[in-house]
Amino acid sequence: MTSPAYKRVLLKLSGEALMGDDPYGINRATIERMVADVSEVSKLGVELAIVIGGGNIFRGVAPGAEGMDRATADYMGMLATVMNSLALADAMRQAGITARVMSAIAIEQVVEPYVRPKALQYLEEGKIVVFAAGTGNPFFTTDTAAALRGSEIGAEIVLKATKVDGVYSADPNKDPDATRYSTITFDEAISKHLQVMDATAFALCRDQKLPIKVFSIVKPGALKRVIMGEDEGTLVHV
Ligand SMILES: Nc1ncnc2c1ncn2[C@@H]1O[C@H](COP(=O)(O)OP(=O)(O)O)[C@@H](O)[C@H]1O
Ligand SMILES: O=c1ccn([C@@H]2O[C@H](COP(=O)(O)OP(=O)(O)O)[C@@H](O)[C@H]2O)c(=O)[nH]1
Repeated sequence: MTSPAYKRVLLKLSGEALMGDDPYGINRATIERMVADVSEVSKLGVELAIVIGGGNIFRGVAPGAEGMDRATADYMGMLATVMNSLALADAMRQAGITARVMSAIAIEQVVEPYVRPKALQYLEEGKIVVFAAGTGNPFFTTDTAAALRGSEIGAEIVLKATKVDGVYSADPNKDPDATRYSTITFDEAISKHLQVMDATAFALCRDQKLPIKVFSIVKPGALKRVIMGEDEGTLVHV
């Protein structure tokens, strides 16, 4: 049997993908499927930390936030990621997986605060750590939180599980002629303004020499193939 390509990874799960086919919120079948994928790779002995988005509940830059103070809207977005993190951890508990949620903003009656050594301890114990509330700062995204926490915990790679199956030459949801890269450098992704991830996240990963794999969250078995080092999605590298 071949072994996983990585020992420790940071998995970024799209908040928006949690909606499934619903207009907003958390779709039960979708979250259960995500948990089944996570469970499969966790059983391979891979240490997993997860950052989950909040776009299914609230997006700071959304029309609904129009007229709102940006920082206030962003704090609402961060609270949305806390809700998703709690839902994810609970779904994992029901599936028999031990998960710990750690929040970047103080909300101690609900979840424990993010403390780096504690997170490292959980990972070493084989627990899945869910990082909630993004970076804890407005004007950032959960992609940047994934880059930041991935760097902090010494992950070998950031796995961005999203609605598209890789990085394209243009947004594939808008341009039918867009073509997918199998690999691309950070500098190219940044200079071409490819919007699949924000430039702050790309730049942080580039500086830390932390590769990113962008792959589909809806494609069955994709996470496992990525973990096994198989050809799946797009690798963004230095
Ligand atoms: N060059 C590109 N390659 C791939 N996807 C792109 C590109 N440009 C824009 N996108 C869009 O970026 C989206 C993923 O980014 P984002 O909205 O941050 O999703 P997530 O919810 O996973 O954080 C894709 O669904 C796609 O429509
Ligand atoms: O460090 C962070 C992370 C998130 N957010 C806010 O939380 C929202 C939800 O996160 P994101 O859009 O990254 O989630 P996803 O795209 O995965 O659904 C963002 O729009 C921001 O408003 C923030 O302000 N700081």
